[in-house]
Amino acid sequence: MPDKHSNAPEPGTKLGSHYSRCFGCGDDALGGLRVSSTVGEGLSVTTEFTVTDNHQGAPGLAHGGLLALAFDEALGAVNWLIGAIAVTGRLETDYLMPVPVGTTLHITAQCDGISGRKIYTSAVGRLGGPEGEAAVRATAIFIQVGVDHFLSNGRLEDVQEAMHDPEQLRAARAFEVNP
Ligand SMILES: CCCCCCCC(=O)SCCNC(=O)CCNC(=O)[C@H](O)C(C)(C)COP(=O)(O)OP(=O)(O)OC[C@H]1O[C@@H](n2cnc3c(N)ncnc32)[C@H](O)[C@@H]1OP(=O)(O)O
Repeated sequence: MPDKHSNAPEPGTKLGSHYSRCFGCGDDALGGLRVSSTVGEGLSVTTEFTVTDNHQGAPGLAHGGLLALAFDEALGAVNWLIGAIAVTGRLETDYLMPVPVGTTLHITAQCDGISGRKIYTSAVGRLGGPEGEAAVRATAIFIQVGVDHFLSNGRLEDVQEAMHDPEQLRAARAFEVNP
């Protein structure tokens, strides 16, 4: 298990968006999920995702791909606690119960260990509250990368826009997980 980073936020801290145009957590992404994560105990975060009319895959039910996105966000947020810049290499989801429109998925995500550049994470999403029945489980392997991963692979205009963001902190965060 890795150590928690010395500058990691305290439990209870809301992490906010790492990039305003991120489809998972950004406020400027049209139709995006806009989930936010809160630091939990140890190397864990909690994330809530409320399924709306716009998230349907079948009548009245959440689309599985969007649920996977919510888990990608929650699991990715764990990397902040260890101060790692990382991208999703592998994401596996187990859908245990249908998730209806209007319900909130209470996700708890944690770090399970590190091996070289690989960060192993897992999460469970519960319905009806943080102690409710498990509806979705997920595991992911994040791969640690350098900032050059984003600078050399991202579309130039978006990279430049983020680099020139007057809110320097926000611009730096944009490169921490997903451009
Ligand atoms: C709060 C914010 C939440 C945000 C969450 C959103 C995060 C995202 O969506 S990120 C975007 C989606 N992901 C991507 O675009 C990644 C695309 N892939 C890549 O760029 C590359 O394949 C990359 C960087 C992952 C790996 O390439 P590279 O740097 O050459 O690594 P490489 O040397 O092949 O592998 C390093 C290690 O990782 C392992 N690895 C690489 N890819 C994978 C994979 N897909 N699955 C499992 N393990 C992998 C390798 O086996 C190797 O392990 P070991 O060191 O034990 O031999």
